[in-house]
Amino acid sequence: MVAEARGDFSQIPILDVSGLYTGDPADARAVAETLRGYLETVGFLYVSGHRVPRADVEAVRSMSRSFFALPDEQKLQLKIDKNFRGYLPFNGSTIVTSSVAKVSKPNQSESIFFMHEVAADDPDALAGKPLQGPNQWPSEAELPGFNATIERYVAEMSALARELVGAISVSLGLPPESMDRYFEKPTTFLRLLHYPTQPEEAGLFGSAPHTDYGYITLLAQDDVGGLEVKNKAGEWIPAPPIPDTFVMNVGDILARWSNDLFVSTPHRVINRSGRERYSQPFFFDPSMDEVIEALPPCVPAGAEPKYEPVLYRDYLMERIDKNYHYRKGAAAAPQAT
Ligand SMILES: O=C(O)CCC(=O)C(=O)O
Ligand SMILES: [Fe+2]
Repeated sequence: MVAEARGDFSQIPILDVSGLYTGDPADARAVAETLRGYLETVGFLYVSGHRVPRADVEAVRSMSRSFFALPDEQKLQLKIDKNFRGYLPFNGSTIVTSSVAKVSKPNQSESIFFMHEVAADDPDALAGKPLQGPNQWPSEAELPGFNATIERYVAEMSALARELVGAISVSLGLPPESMDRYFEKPTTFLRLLHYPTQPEEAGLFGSAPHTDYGYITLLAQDDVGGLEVKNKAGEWIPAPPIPDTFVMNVGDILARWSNDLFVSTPHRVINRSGRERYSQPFFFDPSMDEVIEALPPCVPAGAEPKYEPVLYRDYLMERIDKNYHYRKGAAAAPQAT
């Protein structure tokens, strides 16, 4: 793939990943090769042929609808905490680190974050390490089955993400397990999002133009649409829902890790459909304790890597602290937004 091809796309490609599951390395290599082209040129693709049951994707969407339909006071009992787990009300985030637009108005969404589970008595939690603590769950009485539905989905999405980590390694000419150690204790976020329909207003977005922070994102969306991806010409290309697929995209740490071989492409959400929109991105990122430095196959012979090595924890905390109102000022204490 030639460098000039970066960002040169007018639609989001679809990749059937069933070849990762046949047990034949030749099939996996074929998937990996096509994947590499998409990650270099578009940074976005639809993943079809995966093993996550449709019923489990829909069960999460249904729980999400039920959660957001709860009265505010109930949702606010789970208000996002210092560990970045819980409910982010409307007007809770403005993407100030966005490199793609001057963003001044808060996103027109409410959301709830579930991260990898860390028990309150886990050594990392006891040591006060950032983002290491338990999730905040609605009670069984409020939403029966919620916790189990989310946990099943996170397990299935993590399994898919691990297959894709292997495919990315193979795509770079590395053995399939070469990146596995970075994901032994992955940093994961399942974000359930609710976008009301929004008025036509300059600079107002469901999700303002941004790139994702992490490694890869795997998004399930309902049938409303509204996600758009920016190409090299500055056009916003729609990424409409396609049944039984996930929208996969490259995050900033994967772009950095690949020495900018892969592209972390700006995207945004505008919901002017007249309907409520629900989506559920799953972010699969390295362990907090891992140092990320350029993958050797991505650095041309004789050249220096473009970026310094960085501890994933430091990188992530800087991004999160800049973007979320509730973390402003006090490094860790939640505040009213
Ligand atoms: O809701 C969507 O379609 C996209 C959400 C998104 O880009 C994000 O949460 O990073
Ligand atoms: Fe995003």
